[in-house]
This record gives sequence, C-alpha cells and structure tokens, in this order.
Amino acid sequence: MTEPDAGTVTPPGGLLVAGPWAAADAPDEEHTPVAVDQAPAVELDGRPWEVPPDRRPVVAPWVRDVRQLRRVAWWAAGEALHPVAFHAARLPLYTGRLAAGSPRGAARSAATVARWALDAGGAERLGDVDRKDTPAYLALSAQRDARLRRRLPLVGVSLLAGGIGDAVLYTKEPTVFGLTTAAGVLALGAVGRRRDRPLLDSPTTVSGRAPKLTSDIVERALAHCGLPADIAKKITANGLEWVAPIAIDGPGWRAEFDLPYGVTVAEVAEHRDKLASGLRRPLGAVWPEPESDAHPGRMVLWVGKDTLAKSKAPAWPLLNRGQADIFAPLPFGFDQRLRPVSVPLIFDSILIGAMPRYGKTMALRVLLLGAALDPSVLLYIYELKGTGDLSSPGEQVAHRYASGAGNATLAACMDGLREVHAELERRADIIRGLPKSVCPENKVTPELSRRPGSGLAPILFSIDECQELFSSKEHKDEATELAVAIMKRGPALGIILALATQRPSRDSLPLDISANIGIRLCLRVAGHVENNMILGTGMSARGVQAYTFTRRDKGIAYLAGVEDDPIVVRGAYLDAPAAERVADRARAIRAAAGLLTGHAAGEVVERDEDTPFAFLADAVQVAEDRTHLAVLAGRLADGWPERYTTAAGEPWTAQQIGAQLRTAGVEVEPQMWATGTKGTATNAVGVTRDAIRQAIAARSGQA
Ligand SMILES: Nc1ncnc2c1ncn2[C@@H]1O[C@H](COP(=O)(O)OP(=O)(O)OP(=O)(O)O)[C@@H](O)[C@H]1O
Repeated sequence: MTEPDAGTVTPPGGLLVAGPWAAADAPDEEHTPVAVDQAPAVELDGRPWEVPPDRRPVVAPWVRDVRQLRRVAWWAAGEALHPVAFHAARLPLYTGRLAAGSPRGAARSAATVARWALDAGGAERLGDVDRKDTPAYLALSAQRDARLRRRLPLVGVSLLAGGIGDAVLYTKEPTVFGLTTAAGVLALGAVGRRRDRPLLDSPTTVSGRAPKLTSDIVERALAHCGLPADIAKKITANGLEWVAPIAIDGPGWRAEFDLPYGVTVAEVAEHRDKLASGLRRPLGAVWPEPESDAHPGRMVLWVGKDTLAKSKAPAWPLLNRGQADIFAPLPFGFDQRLRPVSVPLIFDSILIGAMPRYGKTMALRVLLLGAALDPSVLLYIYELKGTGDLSSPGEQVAHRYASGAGNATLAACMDGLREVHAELERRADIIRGLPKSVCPENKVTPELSRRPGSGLAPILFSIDECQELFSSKEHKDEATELAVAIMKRGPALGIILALATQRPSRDSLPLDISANIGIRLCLRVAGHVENNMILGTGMSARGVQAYTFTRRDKGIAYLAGVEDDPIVVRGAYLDAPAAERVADRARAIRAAAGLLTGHAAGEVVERDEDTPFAFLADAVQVAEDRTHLAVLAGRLADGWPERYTTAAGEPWTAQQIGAQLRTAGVEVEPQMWATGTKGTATNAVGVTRDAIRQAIAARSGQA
C-alpha cells in the first residue's frame, strides 16, 4: 500500500478514504471515492472484530450484585404487599362507606327502573315529535304503549317474586337471607357512591409518589419546552432517538436520547423550568445533562422522585471515622442521583459564591474539615464575618486562624497572605534544588510534602467573606496582588487558595482573581451576572444557571472545574456540634503525629488589639450591669470605630459581638430584660458586666 498523501485519511482499519481535498492527479485506484452517507461495509475505525465491543451486559449489573438484588426484592415485595395490607385494614371503613351510600343507591336504582318501566326515553321522544306529523306520532305512541304493556307487568312480577323470595328465605334460611341482604346493601352502596369521593383510599400520598417517567412523557415535555416550532413539530411527529430504555437510576429515572439534529443539550437546559412544567415535576427534580463523550446533542435526562433539596442526604463519609488525603479528591457531598461527589483541591484553587444564607460557609467548612483530616495540611483560616462559623476546625487545628468583622482580622489575614506569598519563593527554591528523580515534574509530590522537614507541607489558605478584604480601601491592592500570585504559582508548590464570597461583583472580587480560579462552586445567586462571575463567562448561556435554584435549595450548587461539564451537587451538611467532633478528631490525629502547629499549638500570632483580652477590656468599659449585645455593639463602634466597624463602616452586629464574647469565654444570655437600642426596656440577647469581668480575671490568671 502506498503512503497516504495530504488528501487521504488512513483509518485504523487500513481502508483509504479519499477526502474532497485529495490530489486530482493521483491514480484512480488509490482514491476511489466512498460515499460517506452510505452504511460502510467496513467500520472506518477498524474491522468489526477489531473494534472494542459496545455490548450491553447480558445480565444487568444490579442482578449480579447480591446487595442490590436483595434491595430490589424487598422493594418489590413491599410494593405488592403494602396496598393489600392497606386496604385490608380499611375494610370496615369501606363497608361503612358503602352502607352509608346504600339509600342513595336504592333511590338511584328505583329511579332507573321506573324510567325504564315507564319508558321515559320514549315519552321524551314523543314530546319532541310534531303532533301534526300524525303518522310519526302515532307510531311512537304505539311503540311506547307496547313497551309499557310489556315492562310494567315484568317489573311488578319481579318485585312480587323478589318479595316472596325474601320472605321465604327469611323464614327458611335466615343466614342466606342475611348474606344476600348485606350483598344487596353493598351493591346499592356501590351504585350510590359519590363521584367526587372514591370508595378506596390511596395507599400512597399524592406528593410522595412521582409518576413513572415514560418516553411519551419525555417527548411531550420536550416538544413543549420552548424549542423552536419546527424542532418541536419534529419531536411530536417522529419522537426522539432513544439510546437506551428509560431506567431507574438511584432515586429517579434516567432517560438517554439524541436530540434532533442541530439541537444541543445546552439549548434544552436553558428551558429547564418549561421542561419541568411539561414533565409535571418540580424544578429541583429535573436535571438535563450532556453526555459529552458522545456529542453535544446526546442528552441524559434524570428526573428525580424528589427534589434534590428533599432527598435524604447520605452522611459525609468522614463524619465518624477515617482520615483524608489532600492529594486525592476530598469528599464533599452528592449529586442528584445521590452519588458521592469529591473535590480535588490539590494543585488548584476554589471560589465559592452565593447569596447570603445559602450555604457558602457550610461548603467551605466541609472542605476545610476534609483537609483537616489530612494531618500534613497547614490550614490558614480567616473568617471575616466574625460569627465563628469556622471556629471548628479553626480553633482546633488551624496553623493560622482569625475570626472577626473588624480591621484587626483583615490585618491578620494580610499577614497570612504575606507569609504564604513569601513561601512561594522559598518553596520554588527548594523544588529547584531537588533532583529530577525526587521531583520529576517540578511540583510538590505526596512523598515530598510528607517527608519530615521538607518544608513542603500542603497549605490550604481560606478566606470566608473575602469581599471584605478585596473591597477594603486599605488592603485591596496588596491583597489582590498577593492572592493572584498565590493562585497562579501556588498550586504547583502545594498551596491552595479557597475563597468564599456573598458579593461577587467587580468591586469585591477582582477580575484577576475570578479569572484564575480553577474550581468554582456556585450556590443560589440573584442573577446571571453573579452566576457568570462565579462560574465563568458564558455559563448562564450554556444553561448552567445557579439563579434557577429555589429558596429551599440551600447547600445546592453548580460545581465547575471538577468534571468536563459543570455538575449539580449538594454539599454535606455538618452542623456546629458535628463540625466540632470532626475537628476534635482531626486535632487528635495531628497531635498523635506531632503535627500541631501555629494557632492550634497555642502559638500567639494575634496583634495586641486583636486579642480576646483587649476585646474584653474594651467591652467592660462600655457595658452596664446588664447590657443588650446590640447596645454593646453600638457603644464599641462609637468608642473604637477602627476596631469595631466593618470595612464598609457598619458597626459590628449583635451576632458578631456574641461570637467574640463566646470565643473570649463569656457567657451570653439569650433572653435578658434590659434597656434596648430604642431606650425602652425589652427582652433580647445580652451580657452582664460581671460575666465579662470574670472572663478577664480568668484570662489574667492564665497569663
Ligand atoms: N449542605 C447543606 N444542606 C442543608 N442545609 C444547608 C446546607 N448548607 C447550608 N444549609 C443551610 O443554610 C444555612 C446558611 O448556611 P451558611 O451559613 O453556610 O450560609 P452563608 O451563605 O455562609 O450565609 P452568610 O452569607 O450569612 O455567611 C445553614 O444554617 C443551613 O440551615
């Protein structure tokens, strides 16, 4: 065979196919054209027996999996037996209902028999006939008379026979009489049942049972989901090309099909709400996804029996036991089908964004707890809201930890950024000096990072509410410069940046930062601008729209940068006590390995004005015997605006003051009768001056 020229393609099977660009003067036998839309006799990518088989398993995998098979058997038995038991238990109720309906049934039956016996239909027809049309009138009248003559005696005889029969039965066979009478009453009850009240109760609740997904339902929904009219018409006329039968997949159904030519999954995803309407399912249960391995028109539609927000969350795998490895993806949550989702943080950076109260801090907390369970990771945790949401793992294991809404925490965060920025040079020097056999790709390896004294321990640097830092007049330029450098050079050196923000805008999230982030987690946001700021340009046009999440979708997000396409994920939810337990475990693991450092090891890196002691000293000056936290917040902000106001100039909230007091060991009373911010006595969360004094005394004793 001759060497192929520029105009020919040699597929693996060896068949030469001439392209339109083939040289015009090449010998004929070398480029006999092959019509490409003809079914090729030989597969272009190999002879049939050379192509890896694309066969579906003879026995479905779930049948071979004993555990799944057992679950299916239990489920099927439950499905079959539950309605039987349900209705059996209600037999007396149903009997009562029938008995109650029997008088109505008797009246209905009597009316029906009377109408028949008196030929009510014939009478109506007779009334409709023009009396002047004598022959027709006479014919109908004669017909009716004949019917009455036949029917009335028949009814009379039947009634008489029935009555006599009953009387005989009653005297001779009272049991049979009782049974037949009961059957008659029930039958009359069935005749007399009201159409708006079904006799039998439904063994399932209407909202709890999603209708089974069928190809007809999917095709009808797609034809009405807002695609162009000609496409919709095609779907209605020809249906879809089904790749596999609709199957149960986790707690829902999976439908896989090819959309009409030229239509992409993104176009359908844009109309997800209309698709959900067509499927008659809640929005949170309808998830169209592309099957990227095939082509952009191959769609996998997963329709849940419940919305993601309502589905029962599997526990976080590291909740009660186990360690993590930062070089492997960290367990984070699960997707719509309740499959686990992990986030590979190493060699990357992550941005988490959402409207307030939709789960940013919880998402960050799960990742930090995961990283905390790898004892080699140095955690830098800065929580700029001041509510102490990240105090676990911050207090127990962080190398650097600060929480607060004031300038002191911003300054501590800047110190941390400078420290880690300096690490870039130090680490680059170490790596440059290592032989290729130890560090083949000029980046930190698991072995290197865990080698004692290597100075290459992975660092996870996290800032919650990072907009406070990036919009602060004093720090924003330096903070942006340092963060961008860390984000660009840090990953190869084992440094990960994790940022969370509730205000993704150009002012509070510099473009340089949002453009360089690798992994993006977007919980519910207000609109497409915020959506694209967090997930990346053009995402909302591709149908990745975190603003379609509803009020209930807390903790649910689009996660981009982990798979080829963004995926929907619900983060594991660890409340404060659970987080504390995990962080305590992480601390114990680190202590056993001799890896407690910095803040967790008791090293004091706080600035003078940032210590709990300084805070208590300020608080005791402005507190009364009994003071509401809101009042205390106002007085602290008036007395020391540089310490107790946010970057935006707002006084700290009562919640933030409460968090600081608790951190400093002061007991806060949830209900205290004292003068409120409006000058009148009221009940609100407060603190006594004695409690503050006691905490100061305790701390002085410690010192
Ligand atoms: N994964 C989750 N599963 C279920 N509920 C969650 C989840 N994550 C968060 N929530 C709920 O949302 C609430 C707010 O979460 P979180 O404090 O993380 O929000 P946030 O966006 O950080 O709020 P803020 O903007 O005030 O800082 C939590 O108290 C919890 O009730």
